[in-house]
Amino acid sequence: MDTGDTRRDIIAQAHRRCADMGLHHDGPPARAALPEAGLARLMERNGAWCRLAAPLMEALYAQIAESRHMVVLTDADGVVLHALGDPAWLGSAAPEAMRPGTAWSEASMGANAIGTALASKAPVQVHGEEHFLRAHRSLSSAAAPIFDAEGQVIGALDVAGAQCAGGHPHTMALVRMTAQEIENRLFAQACGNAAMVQFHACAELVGTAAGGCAAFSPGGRVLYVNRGGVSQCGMPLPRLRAHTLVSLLGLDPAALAPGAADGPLALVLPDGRRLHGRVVRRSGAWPGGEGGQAGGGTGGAGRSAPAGARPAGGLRALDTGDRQLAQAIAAVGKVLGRGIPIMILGETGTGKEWLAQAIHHDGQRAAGPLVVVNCAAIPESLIESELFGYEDGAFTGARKKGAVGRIAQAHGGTLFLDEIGDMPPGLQARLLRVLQERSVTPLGGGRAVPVDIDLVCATHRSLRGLIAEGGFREDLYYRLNGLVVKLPPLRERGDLRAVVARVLAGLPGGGRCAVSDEVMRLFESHRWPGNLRQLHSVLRTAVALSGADEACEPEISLCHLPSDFLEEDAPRGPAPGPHCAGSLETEALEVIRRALERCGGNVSAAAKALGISRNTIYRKMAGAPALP
Ligand SMILES: Nc1ncnc2c1ncn2[C@@H]1O[C@H](COP(=O)(O)OP(=O)(O)OP(=O)(O)O)[C@@H](O)[C@H]1O
Repeated sequence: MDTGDTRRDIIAQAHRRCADMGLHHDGPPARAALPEAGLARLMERNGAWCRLAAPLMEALYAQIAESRHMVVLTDADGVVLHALGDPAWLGSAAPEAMRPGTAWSEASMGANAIGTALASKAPVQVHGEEHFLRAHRSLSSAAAPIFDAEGQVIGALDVAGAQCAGGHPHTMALVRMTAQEIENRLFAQACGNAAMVQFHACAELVGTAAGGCAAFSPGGRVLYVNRGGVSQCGMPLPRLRAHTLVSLLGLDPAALAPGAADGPLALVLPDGRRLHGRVVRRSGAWPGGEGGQAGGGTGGAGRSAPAGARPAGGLRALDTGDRQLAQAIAAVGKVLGRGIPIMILGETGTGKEWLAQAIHHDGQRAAGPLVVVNCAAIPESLIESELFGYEDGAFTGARKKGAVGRIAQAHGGTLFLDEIGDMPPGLQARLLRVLQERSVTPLGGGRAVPVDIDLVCATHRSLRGLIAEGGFREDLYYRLNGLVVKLPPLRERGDLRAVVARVLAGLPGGGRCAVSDEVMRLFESHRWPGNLRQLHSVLRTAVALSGADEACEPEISLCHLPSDFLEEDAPRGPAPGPHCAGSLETEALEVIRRALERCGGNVSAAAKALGISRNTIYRKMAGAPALP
């Protein structure tokens, strides 16, 4: 049975369930959202994992926003917890229906991607006419269930748009991958400090988001196995849990002990199949993920800054020779300790959070906490209680002892409000009151708690533009922008070489790497939409691909750069730059040509060596002059 047949089967079964429940195609959708108290209970029950999922939803949304699709997270009953995007994109079908508290179960809405993915426990895409209720037949959605570390469905992730929006062909894959990443983070959180073994039949896939991972007790008993692991091992979780490290993977528990060798492992399953693996001992460690941070229960949305992620030293350490940056750093240095709020502006990835950490490091309250709150990453329904805290019994379902808000947690230290432009207008007035009165009153009333904090805010949005549109309070704006500094985008910085050297020095094995002239020229002409974060990620991949573990000094050349980076500017042509020796497209073609030469013209081998698809090679070569 192909996947199309499977999908049609899942939808046919869903229609049968709806008919059995007595639903009619012309029936009205049950769109009544939960009342406020019910919503508060719902968020209390699901808040922890919802916060963990929120940054991943943001990342997914960033990839598809241009196609006018919403990203929606629901609980196990299909009740919307958090939604990103403009409900108007859903057209007439459901302008109100993605509000938190609205149920998308099959019982409420008939067969639809969310309800059907939850009922069938499988990812599914539902287009137009495939919806049970006629009212939804202008929609097109893809949803995947989300399983916790115990293998229980706890919710669904959905991407929804109007049928006419056309949907991206890879939407289902993106939803599945994001759901898997959420599961991996939940898994890392559940595993805590337990030693883990990552494994896969294919050595290259060990430690990737698609790979298997199992957590073991110190004695070698299986504690948890992620979904990738369940599928690699070919047996259900309850059976896996009856195993030990020896009986499942043929490995002695001594391999988990601190100090045991870290090299690649040859594993053997009970049925004799062989797997590649490696032991991971750090808590919450998940390659490409941030499980460790997520473990704090506040996800990427709000946390005390992790020591390991701090820039080395304070403000001076950030100055690598760019004039605009040096001016910003000097200005910040002058206002430190004077109680002046600092507003950092800059594109994504320009180092706003690193600057905030350096400000805290050099500030008078450095001995106190640095509390980071990403206003864009906290679901709107949680942001008020997250920031201000709540009293014992503030709302039905609230935790017995109440909770201290992030503002109060920053007392004696620095509060960094990232993406302040995304703070809901209703909360801006409360924040303004806190700043004026220097005290915070938790939800549910009670005593105002004095707060003594340094305040740093950041945004990549134009707050003046937001004020003009009525999305940001002008009085709050003037409270926050005591000193405004703008971080330059990487493409405008005059110290790229120094920055590359700095980033390399901070990467394992990177300090020994040189960068070829060719690569440096490409870097200098690149647009860098992801700025320092993108440079960091490109160099991390390049260091790994250049074989930095080997004895000789590796040089990063074009063939070590990730394919998506090489492709990024190619279709649009080169960004004009003083050192641009030829178009990026030409450089990318040159890399492909050399790889093809090395591989004797074998396209599959060249694609594998470059880490790009064969189609990309065919597409690029189709537009290129003939090979000599
Ligand atoms: N001064 C620096 N030198 C080297 N790398 C840096 C520097 N500043 C930031 N980075 C790298 O860029 C990444 C992103 O930095 P940071 O989170 O501070 O950016 P940001 O502007 O706050 O991003 P966003 O707007 O997306 O929140 C960091 O994790 C780090 O890898």
